[in-house]
Amino acid sequence: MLVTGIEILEKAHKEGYAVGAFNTSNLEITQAIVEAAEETKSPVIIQVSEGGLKYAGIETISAIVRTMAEKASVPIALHLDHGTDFNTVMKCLRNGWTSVMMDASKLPLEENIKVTKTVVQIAHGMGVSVEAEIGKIGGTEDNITVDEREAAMTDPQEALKFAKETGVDYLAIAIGTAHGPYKGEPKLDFDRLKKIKEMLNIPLVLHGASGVPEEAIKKAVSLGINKINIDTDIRQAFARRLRDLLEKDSEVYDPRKILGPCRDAMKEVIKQKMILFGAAGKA
Ligand SMILES: O=C(COP(=O)(O)O)N(O)CCCOP(=O)(O)O
Ligand SMILES: [Zn+2]
Repeated sequence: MLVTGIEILEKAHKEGYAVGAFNTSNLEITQAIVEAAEETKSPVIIQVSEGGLKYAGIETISAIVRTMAEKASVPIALHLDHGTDFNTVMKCLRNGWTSVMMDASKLPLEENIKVTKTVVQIAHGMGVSVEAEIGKIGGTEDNITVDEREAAMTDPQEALKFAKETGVDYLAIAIGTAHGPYKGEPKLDFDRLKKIKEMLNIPLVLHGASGVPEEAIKKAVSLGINKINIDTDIRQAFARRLRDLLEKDSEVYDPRKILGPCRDAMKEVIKQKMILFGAAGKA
C-alpha cells in the first residue's frame, strides 16, 4: 500500500530499526525493490533523484511506482531524493508523491532553514512528509581532504536548531559517508550520530550507505539511523549480472531475457539490505 514516509519511519524510529530507501529510474529496478519488500515482508521507500526524474520523466516514473505501490501488500512510500530545485519538489507534490527531500544543504544555514520550512508547510498541508539535509554529504569522487570532509560533518547544535525551526520529519546527517563507490573504508563518526539522536529524537537518514561494512551499518542503526539510502550497490549488481550474462551468451537479444535476470540480481541485493537493516518482517 502507498503510505507517507513518516508513517514508515515513525515506526522504525520507535522500534529501533532502519528502512531501506532504494533509488529507481525504470520498471525493472522498481520491480526488484517491490518484489524484495514483498518477499521479506519489509516496509520500503522507493526514491527517485532529480537525475532519475530527467531520465524517466516524472509522470512516467510516478505512474510506475504508484501503481506497483498501491497493489503491494507492504507499506511503500514514493520519495523524491535530493530535491534541490523548489519547483521540482512542487511538481512531485502535484504528482502524488508521499515524501520529498528538500536538499538545500549547499546553502548557508539560515537559507536552508528558510526554504525547508516553506516546503514543510506546503507538504504537511498536503499530508506529505519531508526530509532535509544538514551538513554536506558529498561524493566519493569529490577531491576533498579529510579535514574538509570533517568540516562538512553535521554539527549537533546546528541540527537541533534546524529541526526545531523547520519542523522537518526526518533529517539526513553527514557523519562520514559519501555517494558512490568508496576507495577505502568509510569511517563513520558514531559519537556524533549518538549525540544528534539524543538531542533531536527524530528519524535520522544515512546517505551514501553503499559499500559501508555491515558492522558499521548495524552500529548506525543501533544508534538511531532509520532510513538508509542505497543506489550504487544496486547499480553494481545490475552491471555485474549484465556483463556475466552477455559474456556467457553472445546470441541473446530479447530485452526481457537480459533485463529479467538483472532485475533478479538487484532484488537479491535489496533483500539482503532489508534483512541487515532490521526491516524484514516489520511490514
Ligand atoms: O545516498 C544515496 C545513495 O548512496 P550510494 O551511492 O552509497 O548508494 N542517494 O541519495 C542516491 C543518489 C543518487 O543520485 P543520482 O541519481 O544523481 O546518481
Ligand atoms: Zn544521497
